[in-house]
Amino acid sequence: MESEGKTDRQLNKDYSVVLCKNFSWVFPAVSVSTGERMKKRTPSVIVIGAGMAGISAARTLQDASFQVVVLESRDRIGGRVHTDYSFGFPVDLGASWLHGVCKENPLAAIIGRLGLPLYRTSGDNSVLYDHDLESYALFDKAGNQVPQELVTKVGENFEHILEEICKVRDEQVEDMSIAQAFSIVFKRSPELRLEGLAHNVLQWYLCRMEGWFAADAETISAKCWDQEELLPGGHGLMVRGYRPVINTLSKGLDIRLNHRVTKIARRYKGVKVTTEKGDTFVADAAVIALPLGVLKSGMVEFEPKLPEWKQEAINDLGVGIENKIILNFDNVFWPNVEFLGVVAETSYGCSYFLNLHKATSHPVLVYMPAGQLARDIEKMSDESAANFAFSQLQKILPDASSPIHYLVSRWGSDINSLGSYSYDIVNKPHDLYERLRVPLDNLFFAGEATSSSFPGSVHGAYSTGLLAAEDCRMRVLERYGELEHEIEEEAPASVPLLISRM
Ligand SMILES: Cc1cc2nc3c(=O)[nH]c(=O)nc-3n(C[C@H](O)[C@H](O)[C@H](O)COP(=O)(O)OP(=O)(O)OC[C@H]3O[C@@H](n4cnc5c(N)ncnc54)[C@H](O)[C@@H]3O)c2cc1C
Repeated sequence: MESEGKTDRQLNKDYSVVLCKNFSWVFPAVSVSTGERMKKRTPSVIVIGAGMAGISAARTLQDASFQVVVLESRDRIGGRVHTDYSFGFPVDLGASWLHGVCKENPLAAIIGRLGLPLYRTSGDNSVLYDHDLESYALFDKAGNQVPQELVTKVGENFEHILEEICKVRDEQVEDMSIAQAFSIVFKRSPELRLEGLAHNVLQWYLCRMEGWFAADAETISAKCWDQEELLPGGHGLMVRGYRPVINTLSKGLDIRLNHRVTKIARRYKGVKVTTEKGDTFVADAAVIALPLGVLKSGMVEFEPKLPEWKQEAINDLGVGIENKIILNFDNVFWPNVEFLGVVAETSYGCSYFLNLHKATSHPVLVYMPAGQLARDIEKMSDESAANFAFSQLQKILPDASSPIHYLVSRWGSDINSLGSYSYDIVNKPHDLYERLRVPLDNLFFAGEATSSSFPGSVHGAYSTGLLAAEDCRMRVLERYGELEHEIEEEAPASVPLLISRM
């Protein structure tokens, strides 16, 4: 391995010297012969990105006796897991649900061990609904509540349309968007097309589907939309936020905040990583746990360039946008349901609010725009965005009192994420996620977009971190000889997941 023009031998000789002047980190040398040194020295890894995937990879490798340093561009860890405490209680601006509340969920053991309560919003394992139907209250733009029987009936109609979409796509070789598939189904079965208020409710269902993928129906692949694997157990909200999970996993790791990586150079036996400020880090291998949006942007240079098949996977996977506008009120003045929604003529005009009061007892509503609407809202100032969300609420409840505080996320324009999570776009194969995960020599890829089973999820990101760490451990061992310690397996937690529902 070389660094700053030095060979391994030179590096070991003047180890104390190379720690100065921009050369921030290197594996420690030991005073034994070269042959023995290659066997006994501690393998080193640079993990890029301190989101769930990076932290899980770093944790695993450090526990396996690797020397690990994590480089993170932000001034905080967690990435798209971001619990804010400025209201005096935890609120998640990024992920907030555990999808698949069951012991098979790789995060269950940690959540259970920490005794973190979950509030189950749906017992159903649906890809589309993380809420049970009875927990919705929908309103039209004049503030009239939509009768619950109509909500249920249109929900059944929507399911029927989705079944027909599956038939249509199986007949066609070419892929199409969900929006196109809807049109074909309506032509074939005009009775599924609805009118008036029922049509608006149907648009609201479509709006929820778009929220799941953080993208508009015009871009979502009809062939791949349901390829995600579902874990059993339904969907549970992290009542105290996701942050404790990240904190626990990151304990004792060497994480360098404010270290934005700009270049990753792959060498015969090692990796050299350069940051925006010009610091250089050298190690045996690197785990790249950057968001797909960042890889797409080209802000990180690879030397040599990524092979075409890898670059294609980056280009051809979609990154959607979903945001959260969190409104904190003095008191609760809204109906005691988990979800409030406004129905409209188009899915773009529909909106929905998560009622956090149900799960946390705090007077908070979370407005969640996705796709084009989220993109448009990101162009507004925080104040205008909060006013926009409040104006949607006033359509339902004209006498609503103004929020006392608000928080606005901007995942689509943040250069540390450039999007909320990945999804399958039209005409691209689902195996792109796997392609993105395939290692290149001593570069290992992790992150939600490298998980074909659970893309766009925290547990998906966590699993890819574990996979990348294991690949890395095996590959580095092959090249550099035996490790000093074996990985210790952790006993599975016997603590049950705590669920409540009010
Ligand atoms: C609004 C929203 C709601 C969501 N809701 C849920 C949910 O309820 N349940 C669920 O399971 N999932 C949800 N998700 C998805 C989930 O948050 C992500 O899938 C997961 O957190 C991604 O983890 P990651 O480690 O792959 O990426 P990230 O968390 O994005 O981590 C990547 C890290 O890399 C850092 N980075 C970026 N550029 C650089 C650079 N150049 N150099 C160094 N570091 C860099 C970033 O700052 C970040 O810390 C949601 C996401 C969003 C945005």
